[in-house]
Amino acid sequence: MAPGSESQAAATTADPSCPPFPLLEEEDGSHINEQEQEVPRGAELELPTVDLEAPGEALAAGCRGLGVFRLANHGVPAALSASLFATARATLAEAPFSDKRAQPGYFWGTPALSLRVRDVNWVEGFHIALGDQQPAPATPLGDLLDLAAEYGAHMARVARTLFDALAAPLDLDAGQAATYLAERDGFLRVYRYPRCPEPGRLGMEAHTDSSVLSVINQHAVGGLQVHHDGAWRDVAPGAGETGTLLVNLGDMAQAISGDAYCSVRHRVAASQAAERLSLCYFAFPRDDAVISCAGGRYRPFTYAEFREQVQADIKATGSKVLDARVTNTRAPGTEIATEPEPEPEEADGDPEPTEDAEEAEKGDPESFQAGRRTRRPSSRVYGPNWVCDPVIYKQWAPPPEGWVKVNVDTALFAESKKMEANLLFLDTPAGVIGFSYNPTPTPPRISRYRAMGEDCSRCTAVLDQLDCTIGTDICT
Ligand SMILES: O=C(O)CCC(=O)C(=O)O
Ligand SMILES: [Fe+2]
Repeated sequence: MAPGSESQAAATTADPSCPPFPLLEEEDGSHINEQEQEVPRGAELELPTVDLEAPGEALAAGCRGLGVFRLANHGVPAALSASLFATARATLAEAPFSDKRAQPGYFWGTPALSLRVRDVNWVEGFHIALGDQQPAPATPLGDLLDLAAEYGAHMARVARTLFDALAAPLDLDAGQAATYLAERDGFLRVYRYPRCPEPGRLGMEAHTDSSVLSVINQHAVGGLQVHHDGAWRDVAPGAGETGTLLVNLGDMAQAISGDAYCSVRHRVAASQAAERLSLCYFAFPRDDAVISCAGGRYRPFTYAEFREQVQADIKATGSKVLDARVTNTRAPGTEIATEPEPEPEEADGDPEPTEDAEEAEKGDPESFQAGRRTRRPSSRVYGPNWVCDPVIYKQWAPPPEGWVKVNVDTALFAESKKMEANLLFLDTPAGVIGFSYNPTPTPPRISRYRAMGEDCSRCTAVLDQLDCTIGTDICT
């Protein structure tokens, strides 16, 4: 794809409610579909159903094997879900994009759009922080916020009941466990996945949630897929407003449980035929919660630290890349080499990321500044989804003035038996100037590069000097 061709290919649609999603069009007019890559698709996945009033064995099965289950007997009034979906439709599907974009909490696409990358989530929505609800204005958005507050109270109840049940067998320290779920400070995302003219596009790219647990209410239209046994499997919606909810375990549940529980990798397929609405609630630990577990392969870390790392990754790459980095997983007693780490230099006037991690991941692309990353990528990367031998590593040092450093990193995916290779181009003072990117594991090849800002010529120059047979293209 020629640099800048995304903007020429921006989606043109007669529907004024639809955000200007770019199409993935090649120069010759054909459409590419890199997001699908070579991960096989399996049949619809059968999920265990957990009864919230008697979780029992089904909960253990859902948490340990899959990281996702259906939830019955949840006590969320059907009429409340129905009103919330109806109001979501009115505020998202029946309002022009130009009005929506001015509303607080509105987002669309992926923040990485400002980096002009190809893959853009085909989704829009409202992000509602449940912990700091202000009096709602007398507008359609105000109605949405009022309903979200009522729905959020149910979600907090559901999350607390589930957490207590799933924490019981873990033998957690009582003081620590009390910090592991701040259910009232969770947030709700009201999503609309508009109909998408391009086959195979993703409404939301593959990821794991950073939460302890997430509760998804899919409207009648499906689209959620989970990665299981090396394949993407469809998850059928519950029976609309009256049916079951879906619960995903997130990274924090996996870390808290010392990997006994599974943070499920999932994504949302966009549909050509029907638009989709979903209500997603996310519950996190308290910021000061220290996540640690006896004999676990993670060093103790606070949730705030984890969130900061996710934010830094998103700032650097446009998406959560915990699972595409070397994890800093250390066995107890393993020493880190003591070479002093230079203080990161910050470029003038370029603020630290302040967005909430999940907010940043899916926030308004236009609220993110294109340009070079100015923070050194932190060596404190945690990845509950990574199986990684304990490593002794040297802390990273920036290249000398005038040099570009290329970090090479490969990852092996135990489940799918695939490999991913990534390059990261860095200059002094430790700014990321470009990186390779594979949204899903592929056989060893680097399929494309992103350059930060307009400076992709520097990555090209470096690649020209490397005998880089696996690189194929560079795009801004
Ligand atoms: O819309 C959905 O069903 C899932 C959304 C999701 O996975 C997320 O927001 O993390
Ligand atoms: Fe998710």
